[in-house]
Amino acid sequence: MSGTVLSVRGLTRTFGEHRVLADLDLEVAAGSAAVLVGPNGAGKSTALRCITGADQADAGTVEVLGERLDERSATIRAAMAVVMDDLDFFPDLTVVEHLDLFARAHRTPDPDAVVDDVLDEVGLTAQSGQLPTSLSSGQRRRLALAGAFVRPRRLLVLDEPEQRLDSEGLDWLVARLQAEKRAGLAVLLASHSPVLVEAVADDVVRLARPS
Ligand SMILES: Nc1ncnc2c1ncn2[C@@H]1O[C@H](COP(=O)(O)OP(=O)(O)OP(=O)(O)O)[C@@H](O)[C@H]1O
Repeated sequence: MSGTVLSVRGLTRTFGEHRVLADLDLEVAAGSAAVLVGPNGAGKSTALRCITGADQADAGTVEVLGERLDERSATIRAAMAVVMDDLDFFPDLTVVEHLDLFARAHRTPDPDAVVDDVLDEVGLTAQSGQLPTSLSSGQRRRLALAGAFVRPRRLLVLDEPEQRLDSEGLDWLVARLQAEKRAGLAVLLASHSPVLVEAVADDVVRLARPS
């Protein structure tokens, strides 16, 4: 596929006797989105963890921008913005300090302006001085997602990004992901939201619960 950003071939992951992923293939091109769907336990998060290097597949290959996955690769770390389910925040950094840290660590041009814009977009401007523990669960989700949008990226990987968002938050997420595609990003999601899948997926990858 021309413009391929992510290429996954034959990804297989077994836990004990359970083969959770069997020969998963997928490709995501610049400007398009693939969405993993399937019931609880089908292996969506496992697939995303293997694709982002947080877990090691038993077999298969993952290439990002033509380079074999290696979390030490500066090119891959610069390209891949990942938000998984676990929301780890530094307990003593405020909302704005978290975003500032991500933006500066990833060398975002004009980080102050980008952080202000993203805070406004996710509706956390009024909470910018709060610590993560004092946020609501939906606000923490918004902060986690904001972390991906304050840094340069070519591939966005999000695990059930709709979790805990209210309906206005879901509308924002749909619009944001459509804008990401228009900007030429490749997007890979796992999702249980029919609205999100319908609005953003170019390719729907169905995983079945292992028998
Ligand atoms: N480290 C692990 N050790 C053993 N089993 C695991 C491990 N990680 C995942 N599994 C199992 O793999 C299966 C797939 O889990 P996974 O979290 O990938 O599902 P999912 O499709 O993301 O589900 P959900 O929709 O509930 O988020 C489950 O049966 C889970 O118990």
